[in-house]
Amino acid sequence: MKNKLLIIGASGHGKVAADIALKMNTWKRIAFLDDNECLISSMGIEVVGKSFDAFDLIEEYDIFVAIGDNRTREALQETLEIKGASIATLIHPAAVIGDEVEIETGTVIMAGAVVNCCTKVGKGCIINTGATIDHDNLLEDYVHVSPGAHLAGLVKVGRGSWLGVGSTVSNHVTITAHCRVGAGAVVVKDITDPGTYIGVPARRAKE
Ligand SMILES: CC(=O)SCCNC(=O)CCNC(=O)[C@H](O)C(C)(C)COP(=O)(O)OP(=O)(O)OC[C@H]1O[C@@H](n2cnc3c(N)ncnc32)[C@H](O)[C@@H]1OP(=O)(O)O
Repeated sequence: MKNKLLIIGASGHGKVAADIALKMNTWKRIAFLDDNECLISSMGIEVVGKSFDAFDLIEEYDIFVAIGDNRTREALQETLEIKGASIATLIHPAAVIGDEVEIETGTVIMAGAVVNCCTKVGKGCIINTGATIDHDNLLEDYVHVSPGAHLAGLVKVGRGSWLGVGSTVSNHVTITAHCRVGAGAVVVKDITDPGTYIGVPARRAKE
């Protein structure tokens, strides 16, 4: 762990990540990288370069990839890991984390989120504002649980899947990798094929 933090992505998601990092009071300096050349600072935090400059700053900074798109975040975090980067994990002080919860590197747990006991959250996940993940869940790497989504007990979510704002997943349900669950959808049965699922109960959307 280093005493400086580099956040890749200075837009909405990056700003929330920075806000959490500031509240954690762990790093002496926080800086952003962003590919928008016009951006020189965000939330009073300096943008010191573009995302690929991260590879030159690996020795100096812990790094957090604040990119909302699951595949893009995965590609960048995986490459940074191969190059030996120290990847930060961000947990808001007002998140509630149960006993025997495992949270892997590069994940952010936002304000008001609850991760209940015996749940495992993989690498590079986003547990967004006010989401709840109940007991004995398994979230594979690079999952995004959007604001106000609720996962009951014993839910499994496969790599890179995205659960939309306010969606709900019933207990004991498994959602396979690379799915999109729409805003407000209610998933009551296993989803075994990658794709987009919407509605109550959730059904595969026409593509
Ligand atoms: C802090 C943050 O902001 S985190 C980000 C949080 N954001 C979210 O959670 C957004 C979740 N995204 C959604 O729900 C999206 O609508 C998706 C992923 C389900 C689908 O997106 P797209 O593929 O772009 O679909 P598109 O918007 O073209 O809609 C296709 C059809 O599905 C319908 N539809 C889209 N989303 C939903 C939904 N959540 N529930 C019901 N119907 C929906 C549309 O009305 C449209 O119907 P129509 O063809 O009869 O007009």
